[in-house]
This record gives sequence, structure tokens and C-alpha cells, in this order.
Amino acid sequence: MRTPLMAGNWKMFKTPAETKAFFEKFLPLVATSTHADVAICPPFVDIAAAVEAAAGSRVGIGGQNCYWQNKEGAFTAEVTPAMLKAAGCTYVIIGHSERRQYFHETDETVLKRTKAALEAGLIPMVCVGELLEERESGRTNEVLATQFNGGIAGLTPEEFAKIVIAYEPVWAIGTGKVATPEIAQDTHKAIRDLVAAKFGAEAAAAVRILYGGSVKPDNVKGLMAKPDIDGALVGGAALKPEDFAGVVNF
Ligand SMILES: O=C[C@H](O)COP(=O)(O)O
Repeated sequence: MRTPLMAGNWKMFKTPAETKAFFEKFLPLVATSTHADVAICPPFVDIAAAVEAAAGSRVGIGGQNCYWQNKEGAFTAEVTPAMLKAAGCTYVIIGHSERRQYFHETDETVLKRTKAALEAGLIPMVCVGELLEERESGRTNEVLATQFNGGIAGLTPEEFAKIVIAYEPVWAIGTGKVATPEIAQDTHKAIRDLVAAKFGAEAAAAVRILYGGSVKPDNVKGLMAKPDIDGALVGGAALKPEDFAGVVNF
């Protein structure tokens, strides 16, 4: 039985003061529902405020990226997974499509970051997903296989057992165009099949695969009703306490 995970990705939004204000409203709204794990991934500068505000609650904090080694060094603006861990993080998002699209991250660097995050004891949420033109030309499964085989497939079975996969169709991110539960289910199943082929049936049955892309309180139930959807990676709706609580308490 896979415990759902509802993770909020704040992207480049909120200050430390706004982070504190968010948690003051959000925590009471999710205090009684325990059917899902909950995570918030704020910008790096808000992590300390988020960790402090979430202390003693069921909400884990995560980074939105990390560097691919834990050894400190002269890499301006980078943050090691070990630093995130020391700051109180439990999770880290890796390979988000915005990182791939605007900051040239590749499947190869996604793999390196994932390994470093695991080494530091973080739970990586590794993102995959196709562009609109790739879906429209019928290449979704091929693109996902390439991302999977070039990235996640390079983990050892022991490493793989500790990650979460996030499927985010790029055309559904921030557009209001959520994938239908049927489209999301088909694709999640295809990803689970890739996992089974590489790591075996047991690993495929155990791994959590989150859906991301315009998830809101009013569409989360339909998505979560599908057998291969194990939670959500939420952008816009995670910025408002009431909306994210609506997703968490689906
Ligand atoms: O990481 C989250 C996703 O990019 C989804 O963003 P969104 O919920 O604003 O579409």
C-alpha cells in the first residue's frame, strides 16, 4: 500500500515572512487528516523559516534542487544536498521541467543530483514529463523512456527504492490544463512499466508516482481515484493555505 504524498513546489515565490504566515494558516487546516504525507518545497532562502514553522507538524520541508556532489567547493550559487539536510530538509525536487528548460539540466545531471541527494539522506522527487508537441506527435512514452533510461535507470535498486517519481506533462504546468485522470493514469502506468522492466515488479509496486500540472482542490479527487497516481506535485495551488489544504485533504 503506497501512502500518498502531496508536495507543494513554491518555485520562485514567497519571502521568509510570507512563509511564516503561510504555515500559521496552513497547519491547522491539515492537522487532522493523516492519509497523506505532506511536503513543502520553498525557495532556498525560506527553508529556515519553513523548517521552524513546520517543526513538530507532519509537514516535511524540501529543496527545489541541489548540486550533484556533497563535497563543498567553489560553485557559486549552488547548494549541496548535505546542506539541505543540515538545514532540516527531508525532500528535494530534482529535474523539474523548468530546470531542464531554462537551466539546461539533463538526464545525466538529474541522475548525478539524485545520487548525491540520496547520499545525503534526502528523498528525491525526480521529475519527468513530455512537451505538448511530443504528446501531440504520439511520442509521450518514448520521451519518458528516454528520460527514465538516461536518468533514474542509472540508480542501483537500493537507491531506486528511496526515490519518488513525479510525472509532470509540461503542457499542464501552470496552464490550467490538467491532464484528465485517464491520460494521467495511462502515463503513470507506462512509467510503472518502465520501472518494472528495469527494477522488477516489487519495485514498481512500491514506488510512488506523483502527478503534477494544474492540480487544484477541485480536480485532485479524480486524479487520486486512479490506481497508479500516488499523490501530487503542486505549484500554483500550493501557494495558498486553503487551496493546498484542499489538495492535501482530498
Ligand atoms: O512542480 C509543480 C508543477 O510544475 C505544477 O505547477 P502548477 O500546479 O502550477 O501547474
